[in-house]
Amino acid sequence: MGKYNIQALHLQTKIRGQLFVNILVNLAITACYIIQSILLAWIVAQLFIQKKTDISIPLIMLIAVVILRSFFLWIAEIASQKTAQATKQELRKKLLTRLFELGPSITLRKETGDIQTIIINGVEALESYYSRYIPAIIGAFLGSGGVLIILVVVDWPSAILLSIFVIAFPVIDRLWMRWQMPEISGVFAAMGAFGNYMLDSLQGIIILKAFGVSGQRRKRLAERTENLKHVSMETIKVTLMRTGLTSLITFSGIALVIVINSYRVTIGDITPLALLIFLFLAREAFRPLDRLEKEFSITWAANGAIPPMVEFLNMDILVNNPTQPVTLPQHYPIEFKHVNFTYPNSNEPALNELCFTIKEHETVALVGVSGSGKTTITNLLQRFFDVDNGEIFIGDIDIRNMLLDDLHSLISVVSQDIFLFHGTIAENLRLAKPDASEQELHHVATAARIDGFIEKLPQGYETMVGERGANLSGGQRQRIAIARALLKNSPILILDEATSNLDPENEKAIQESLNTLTQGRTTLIIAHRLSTIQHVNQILVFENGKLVEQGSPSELAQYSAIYARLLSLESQTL
Ligand SMILES: Nc1ncnc2c1ncn2[C@@H]1O[C@H](COP(=O)(O)OP(=O)(O)OP(=O)(O)O)[C@@H](O)[C@H]1O
Repeated sequence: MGKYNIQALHLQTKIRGQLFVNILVNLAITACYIIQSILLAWIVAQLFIQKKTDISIPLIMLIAVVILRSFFLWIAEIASQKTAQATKQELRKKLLTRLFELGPSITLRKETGDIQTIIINGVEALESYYSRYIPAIIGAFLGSGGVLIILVVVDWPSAILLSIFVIAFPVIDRLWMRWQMPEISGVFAAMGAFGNYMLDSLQGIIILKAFGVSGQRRKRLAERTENLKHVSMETIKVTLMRTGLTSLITFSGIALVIVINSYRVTIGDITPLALLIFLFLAREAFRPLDRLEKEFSITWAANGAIPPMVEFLNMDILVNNPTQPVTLPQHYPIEFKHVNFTYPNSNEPALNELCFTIKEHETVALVGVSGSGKTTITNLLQRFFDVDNGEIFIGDIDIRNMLLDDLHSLISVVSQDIFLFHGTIAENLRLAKPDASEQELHHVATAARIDGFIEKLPQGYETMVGERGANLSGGQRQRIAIARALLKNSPILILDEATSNLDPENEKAIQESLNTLTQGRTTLIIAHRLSTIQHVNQILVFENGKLVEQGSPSELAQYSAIYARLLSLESQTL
């Protein structure tokens, strides 16, 4: 597995117990097969060689072993499930902990699809690796080895002959697979390419339809399907040939040993019982290898999953909790002092020597053309990234000296792209305050002018909002987000104003609810329309990451040429 070994995941110690039981049960099953074969040989010898008709004892033993084997098979299934669960749980815990440590900046460093693949497909691949492949490989060593040892005791020359074939089985299998590997690994690449394109098309279906390019997209999807079909067929071909090859080794080995031993019985070199034991037991030497061969494909998926997973777990955390956190301030003015910042994946500074102060309870609008740095200011205030130089204060405390959870408890965000989770309206509201009573929910929903709408829904607050809030309008989603922010009741508020024009009724309701929300809070509004921010205390105008103008709306309207240009740009686009 090259640079990224599976050991790097440090999973073994956590699931050792489950794995041990799993391997033990698998060995018990192999032992049952061995005993069963010896008993069969004994019964046949009694009946046909010693001409005895009373075979009740070995027969009862045989039935008991068969029942025991079924029991172990059932236990093995449970043990395998438990190992799978333990692996899944441990890995998900590791990955999700890391995901939250890495914070929102992770989406800038890795594509969402890649993160999803690591967390879902990667975990599944490793789950099978531990629950099926590891027991199979250990079972192959101990099971096949055990059978050969028993056969050595019965007749060592034939046991050695058979072991040549037993060893040849995995060796030839691996050589064949190594030779054919490029073909096989193509399936995963093709599957990934198809899956990602499909997901992308599904998410962008409205845009595709609107631009009339869904036909083009369908054509490309068909090409990817064709490629997937082609490499899948190649894989089936390779796999079938592989099974044929290993079966040839198995049956050649067994046939050779039986033919030679039959001859040796006729010349009195070995007993007929020994021949019978070989007849029934030789097959058992290959059974654990058959299982290993079937499970081998698991290693392809695991090989593919491990490097990105280890890389993800080893990614640097850009923003850390302070070693000596301070208690939170009592007042919440905000100050940016000589802040410089460039995004990790960019060479152009997003903010340049930025200095400004927002008084407690003041509402300040950040304005400027697209790309001027407004969102970056709010990203830095929430410490999604740390400043390159300079300081950001809330009250008299540098935000780097606050625990991240504490800092986030101070800030509510109502963004234009509102994310509602798949769940009920009540669940979405309670994200802000998990123990909020129903009365509190009604209270904030009323203040956000959304209570009437929720009450009219078939299940009221228990109505599902659909994936990402799909069955609500933009305005309704925004008012739910405002209610959520009211419930959080934090002293600082970031409002990312909706860019699109809402209908007058929604616009009025939202404006009223926003007025309620901003009262008594230090508020930053990322303003996209100057017409909606005429009531704010201060407007900060940005250009290329620099603060270029600052003042009340009336001051700026009187003196600022830049503000006047923005106003005229807006009136042209209206
Ligand atoms: N994730 C990112 N990686 C690299 N550069 C970025 C990233 N996000 C923003 N930038 C750059 O930082 C600068 C400021 O962007 P920012 O998003 O803060 O502007 P904005 O004023 O909020 O724009 P808009 O009004 O379009 O949202 C821009 O030059 C932008 O290209």
